[in-house]
Amino acid sequence: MEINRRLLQFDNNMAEGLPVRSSAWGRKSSEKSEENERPILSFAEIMSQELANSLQEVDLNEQARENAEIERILKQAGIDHVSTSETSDSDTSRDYELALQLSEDPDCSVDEFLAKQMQREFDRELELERQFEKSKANGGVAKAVVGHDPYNYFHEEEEELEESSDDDEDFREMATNMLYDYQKPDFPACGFRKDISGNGIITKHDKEINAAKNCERAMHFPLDVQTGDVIGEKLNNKVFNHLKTHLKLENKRQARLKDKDEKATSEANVDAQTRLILFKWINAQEIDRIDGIIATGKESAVLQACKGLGTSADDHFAIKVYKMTLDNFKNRVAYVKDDFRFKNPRRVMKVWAEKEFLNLKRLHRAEIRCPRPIELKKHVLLMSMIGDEEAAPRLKNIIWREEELKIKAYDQVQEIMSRMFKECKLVHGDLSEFNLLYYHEDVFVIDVAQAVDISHPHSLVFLVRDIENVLNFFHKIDTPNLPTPTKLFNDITDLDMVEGKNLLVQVDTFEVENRNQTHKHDKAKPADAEFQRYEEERRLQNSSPAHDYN
Ligand SMILES: Nc1ncnc2c1ncn2[C@@H]1O[C@H](COP(=O)(O)OP(=O)(O)OP(=O)(O)O)[C@@H](O)[C@H]1O
Repeated sequence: MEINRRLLQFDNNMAEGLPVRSSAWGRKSSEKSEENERPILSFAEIMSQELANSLQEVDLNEQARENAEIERILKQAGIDHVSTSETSDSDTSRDYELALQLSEDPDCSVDEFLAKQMQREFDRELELERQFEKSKANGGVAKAVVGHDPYNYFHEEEEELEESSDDDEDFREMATNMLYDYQKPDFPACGFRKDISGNGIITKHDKEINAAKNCERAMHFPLDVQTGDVIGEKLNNKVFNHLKTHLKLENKRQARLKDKDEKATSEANVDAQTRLILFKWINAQEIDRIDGIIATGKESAVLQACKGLGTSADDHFAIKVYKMTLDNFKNRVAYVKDDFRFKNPRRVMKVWAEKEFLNLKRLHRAEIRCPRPIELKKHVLLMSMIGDEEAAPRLKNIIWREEELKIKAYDQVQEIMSRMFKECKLVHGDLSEFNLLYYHEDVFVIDVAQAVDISHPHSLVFLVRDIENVLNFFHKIDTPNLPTPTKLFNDITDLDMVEGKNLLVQVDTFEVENRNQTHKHDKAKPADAEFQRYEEERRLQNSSPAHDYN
């Protein structure tokens, strides 16, 4: 009817030459929008729009009827229908089918439908709970999650929680600050104000005000300082200053502990500082890789390193990393007590490594069989490895089958001791089958960190001990034709100790009374003498005195 009426009016207007109304649906011509002014061009267009609308209306009616039917069936089954705004069309039709089955199945055996309903209910409740929690955390501002997939939502929530746990400490500190900022006593910046009781003025130095301010400051201490809640309390200046001093000392102590942790040498002795040195050598192509640990001793760990393919013996290196704790040096008192370099215990490790480096250089210059020193950085010493694929064994671990080999080995050890004394002016001080390596039927001396210059007041006593260790070992493995300790001592030192008397007593007496005149001064001031020789040695190495500080 409406269509016919409008069509009639359209035709009349056209016939009377009146302007055609801008809208076929009877909108007022006073509405001057562009759309309104656009004329409807054809009857067919109007008809098709009408048809589309009527079809849509039919669709909506059918949908409403279907929904009413589902509601009715669910009610019959005693189930409240949950809004399906978030479910897809296919879900709805599947639900519908299931609901139909359910209506025909009064025993409620359509498990899928029931499970789905229960899951939805559970999700909805969980979501509401999370929203509530979140709104509490955001200061009561709840976020609407309409149309939000609950699974995405939970995921976001979990991520947020993770982040927030990282920043937990910061957040708590900020919250505490905000809380106590609010509590600031209201005292003017000019430094004084009128007393409320009307008796003169109160300055900012007032005891009561200071005590309250101290509390406020104490609440600003870092969170790990357990001040407790002192809001509204009073702390006098003395107590507050005590607290502050304690805090400073504690901070310093913590920093020291952290420092110690970083420097402490682990079982494998590869702490952060050592790793850095090793990386530097790798970058400088001194070595290509670290192959493992050769041994861990009392005072160091020795690592095995390699360069290139490692096919020749020259491609293998030993890296001695000194332990950074001083505990292991207790038994080294005799070597270090008169040495100026050990007056500063922090330098001990570095000096010990440096001593080994310089002593190895002396031996190497004299072509005594020992590792070739290559580089020294702080407490880490790079030297050639005695051995090829594997480090050479110590004399102690050799199984001796031929007598000649034992004799040859002994002769080499005697030669090492003699040449160390005569050519290098050194006494090993810890020579034994543990510090002598055996490689291709040759003996090599290692571990010369504690070796002392013959100017050392006890160098001869150390030599006697070395001689006894060596002879004891070769006696143990039944080496024939071994000399007596006195004979060996005289051979090495060119002194004239008497056979049949206790060698150690003679040497001790000699050191006190008959020591070489040129060493008398050294003996009176051993630290100065050591320092002088140390400087000479460094000059020989062309090493700059600034080296220590770079
Ligand atoms: N240049 C090297 N080539 C091969 N092996 C080596 C080398 N230097 C050290 N080693 C091995 O590492 C072990 C420990 O070395 P060293 O004796 O120098 O360390 P240390 O800490 O003084 O040990 P100790 O507990 O014997 O005093 C040695 O017994 C030896 O087996």
